[in-house]
Amino acid sequence: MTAASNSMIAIGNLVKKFGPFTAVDGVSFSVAKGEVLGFLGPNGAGKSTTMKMVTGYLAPTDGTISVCGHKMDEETLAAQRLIGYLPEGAPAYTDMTPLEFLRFIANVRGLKGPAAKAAIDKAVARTEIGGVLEQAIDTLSKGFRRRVGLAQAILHDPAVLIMDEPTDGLDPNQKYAVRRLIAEMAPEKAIIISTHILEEVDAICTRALIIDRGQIVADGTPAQLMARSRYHNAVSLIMPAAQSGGVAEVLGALPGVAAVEAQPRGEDAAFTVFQPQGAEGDTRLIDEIANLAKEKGWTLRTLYREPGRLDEVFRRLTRPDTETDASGEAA
Ligand SMILES: Nc1ncnc2c1ncn2[C@@H]1O[C@H](COP(=O)(O)OP(=O)(O)OP(=O)(O)O)[C@@H](O)[C@H]1O
Repeated sequence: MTAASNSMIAIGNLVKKFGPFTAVDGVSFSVAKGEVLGFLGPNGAGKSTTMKMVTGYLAPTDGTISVCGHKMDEETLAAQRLIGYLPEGAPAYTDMTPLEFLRFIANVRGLKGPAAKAAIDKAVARTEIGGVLEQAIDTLSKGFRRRVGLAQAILHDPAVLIMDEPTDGLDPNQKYAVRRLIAEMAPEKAIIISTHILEEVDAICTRALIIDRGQIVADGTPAQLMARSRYHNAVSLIMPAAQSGGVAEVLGALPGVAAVEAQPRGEDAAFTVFQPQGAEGDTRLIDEIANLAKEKGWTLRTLYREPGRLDEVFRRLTRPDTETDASGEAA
């Protein structure tokens, strides 16, 4: 592992076994201040188990966890004090109101009097739950329950924030608000989130790990991961289907074109033009296609160079969890 010198979270060769089953299998990474690390992976890949170990809620079978220099196994409380954790699902204590719950958490976190009130006010404002403070948590909508959990996680303004699917169950407006909140907090913190939403990686993560069956199969910035896609630097165009006869052949005959894929799209036809593997990402191909379209009189609805498709990289590097269950047998 090459831990950055300013890393706030340093994880070395983490392993978790449940009986004979290895859920996390030698995971190493570090997170520096200002980084938002996204954990991606299919269901059952080991994301939640890793997060629970990093927060000190689950003891690893092997490996090291250090938070701002505090070793989790030796200085558990000092490490945990620096962490805010949003677990999967809804907060416990659902018969409490959000205000009672946040007062309880403030107390657990050692915040008293005006300091507790100021921390609660700030977390309530940031998560926009002011309108439901007096209503029992179990009567709240899923989105509000998730935001109460988030308020709990950020209450003590922790240096490290670990959130398991923070936007799960939120509507698009709430998702946007939570992503904005994470981006606002990011410069001062080290943040880990897990997500199934691939667009979230591009929207808020500075780096992403793809985890499959307990192992890291990719680690990079969103742009680096997208550059591993076979669509990276391909040129896509959409035109009326009525004009599209013979177009695939004409595109395929252009110099430096490795392949052309065509997909019908209702009244339109979409083409993706691939360059050979390792071709330089310059603008030559897209310029040539634009000129060709002019020459042939094609009506182009869109013409763009593909940055790469994260969903395709994800599918190529991971296997569906239906292939095996926790016993390792085919499902
Ligand atoms: N307490 C446990 N006992 C036995 N097996 C467990 C336990 N907790 C998790 N597992 C298994 O470990 C594997 C990893 O689970 P984990 O919850 O970490 O996956 P995940 O990547 O978070 O999945 P999801 O995206 O569905 O939340 C799964 O096969 C799960 O069944």
